[in-house]
Amino acid sequence: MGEDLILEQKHGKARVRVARAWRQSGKQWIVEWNVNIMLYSECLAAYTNGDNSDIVATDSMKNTVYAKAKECADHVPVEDFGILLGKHFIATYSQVTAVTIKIVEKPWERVWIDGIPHEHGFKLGTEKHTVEININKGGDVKVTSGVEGLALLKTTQSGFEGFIRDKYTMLPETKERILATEVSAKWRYTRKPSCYTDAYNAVKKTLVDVFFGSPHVGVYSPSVQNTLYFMAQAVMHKFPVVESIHLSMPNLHFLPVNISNIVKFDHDVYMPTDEPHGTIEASLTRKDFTGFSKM
Ligand SMILES: O=c1[nH]c(=O)c2[nH]c(=O)[nH]c2[nH]1
Repeated sequence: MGEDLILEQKHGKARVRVARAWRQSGKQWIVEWNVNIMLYSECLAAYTNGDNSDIVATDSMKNTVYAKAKECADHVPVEDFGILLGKHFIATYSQVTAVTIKIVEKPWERVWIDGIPHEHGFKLGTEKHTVEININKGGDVKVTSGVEGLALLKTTQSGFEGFIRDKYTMLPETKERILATEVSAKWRYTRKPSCYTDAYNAVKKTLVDVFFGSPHVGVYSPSVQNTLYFMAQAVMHKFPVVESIHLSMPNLHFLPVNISNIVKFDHDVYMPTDEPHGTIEASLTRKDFTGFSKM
């Protein structure tokens, strides 16, 4: 380039919203996706010389999302759609060396009326299913699924004791508190599970089950850190198809309310607050972690 500078670049289209419905007699489905595409491609001349001849227009990327959604004849898991889309860009454009596709699925859930699943009725749920697909020129695919906004709370079986005490420490030790969080999790697959949607639901169920423990007894949490670790460990033990998991669990505080002569706290009245909140994150990865696989 005639200059002692290294240029690194990527371009893509963000927030492409698409909904895809599938209709069969007796049952209909819908998904709504927010798609982010990022292409790593050999198009340096566009930056240095204003030569666009190697550019895939981001408008074409957007249209590709709709075209590929149309091509999906059957109800398709969001992971498979991301792989399909990513592989298209790698296969179609020689300039493209790697692709990252990120998709957030809106939680439309089938409604049940009087115990019967509705054929064409859906309501919006809470937590969102996310995916990130990375594909390189050799066709290696990395699939990372996740859940965002999984809000969990338990009214007991949580405490926090034994932490460092110094001149800045005011927090009392406790064996009894409310534990509330909004789990964000991402886990990477070593290979394709038999069904991505089933795997997503099973991992999510494991996270929830370990957070709460059994319905009558529960399980004691000595810290968010310990609970997070057991949640991640359970996923790694139960799902050999998962090669790493990352969990982020803010500690959303329920502060005891004590107002002299008016309210004496007896594990009953709290001030809920998420500002500020604790941020606790960790990941678990298998030692023989490889990164990419053919999917
Ligand atoms: O579970 C917790 N982990 C912490 O690190 C922490 N810090 C804090 O003030 N409260 C808590 N609770």
